[in-house]
Amino acid sequence: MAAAPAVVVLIDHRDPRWLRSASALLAAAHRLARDHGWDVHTAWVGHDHGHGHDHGPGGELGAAVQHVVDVEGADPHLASTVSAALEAVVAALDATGPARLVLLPSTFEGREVAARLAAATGAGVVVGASSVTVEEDDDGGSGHVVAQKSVLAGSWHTRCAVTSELAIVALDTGAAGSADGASLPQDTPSAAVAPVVHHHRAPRPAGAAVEVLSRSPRPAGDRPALAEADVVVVGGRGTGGDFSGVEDLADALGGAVGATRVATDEGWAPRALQVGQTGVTISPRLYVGAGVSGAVHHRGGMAASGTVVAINTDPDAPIFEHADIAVVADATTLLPALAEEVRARRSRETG
Ligand SMILES: Cc1cc2nc3c(=O)[nH]c(=O)nc-3n(C[C@H](O)[C@H](O)[C@H](O)COP(=O)(O)OP(=O)(O)OC[C@H]3O[C@@H](n4cnc5c(N)ncnc54)[C@H](O)[C@@H]3O)c2cc1C
Repeated sequence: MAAAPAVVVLIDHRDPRWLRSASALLAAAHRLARDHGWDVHTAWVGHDHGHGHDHGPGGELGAAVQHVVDVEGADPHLASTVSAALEAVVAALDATGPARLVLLPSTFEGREVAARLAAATGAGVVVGASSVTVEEDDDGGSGHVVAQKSVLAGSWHTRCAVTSELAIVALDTGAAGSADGASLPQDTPSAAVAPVVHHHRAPRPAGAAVEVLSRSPRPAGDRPALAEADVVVVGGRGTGGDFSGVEDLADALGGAVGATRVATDEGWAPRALQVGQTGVTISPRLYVGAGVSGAVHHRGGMAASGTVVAINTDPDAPIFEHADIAVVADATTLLPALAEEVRARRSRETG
């Protein structure tokens, strides 16, 4: 009997820990599996350190098959390595049930992997997608993958139908709202541990030419990662370059700090904290924008936020049109006062 079509989920990891993005990808894959009878396959690039041949590094992820790909001698986190590894998985699946969809996170690296894989396989590719579905064909065929994504700084929502047999979709896992950390999506089927298929692949010349000498993780500090935080306090030009109030309120709320492009261009905040079309996409439960005008390029990265609080001296600031709570005030004085109030309430609550 022919195997079911496969959706291959890249399990992004810092061995041996898989990253939170995998949770949102798995949720999307399991939905497709449930609705269309596809099989979920996981792909883990790198050594199978200590996981054992029977269990595999993604044993708990509810997959039908786990693929572990060792690209000999190449760093498992380079885009050239990951794309070569996924190519090996897709090629192996061609001989059984075809791979119909490869899902990866729409990070900077994920987009590069998606583009390389598409070039190598001739597949259609969509990056920055907010969701993915399969639509049935009128002629009773096996359907085609449709990805939704917003374009032009969030002003248009589009449906991108992939017409090739294989689709590669880089999903915006921040927008997908995986708020539970690196935990499994709720609808993960409790399958028996999936069989592990090991692949060995020679690196591409470009990958083999790169030797990673060392890695220096960015100091994490106590704040949550911007893309994954439940609360984000964003500072804009209206802070006048003093981010201490933004940081103070973020810390009081246990949230992350974000910035507009003006603020990062000015060097008031690191580029990695830029929220928007050319920065990070966020979907916190609470967004606080301080001295932020709400330009369309900024909104493109925070439109999926839950409650939006805007603090601006200008009562006609565009961000107020998108805010649940609009506060006409000077952010430089209001932010420290808010932080103090939050701390006072917390300490009263905890007694
Ligand atoms: C191709 C392209 C991509 C872009 N990508 C991004 C992106 O990814 N992210 C992004 O953010 N921008 C991006 N931009 C820039 C974007 O268009 C805006 O210029 C930018 O978001 C504005 O930043 P801002 O709100 O900090 O500054 P401004 O628009 O200058 O707004 C400052 C606001 O602060 C208010 N204010 C002043 N003083 C105070 C005070 N004391 N207290 C409270 N409020 C005060 C003002 O009333 C004003 O509303 C992009 C632009 C282009 C062309």
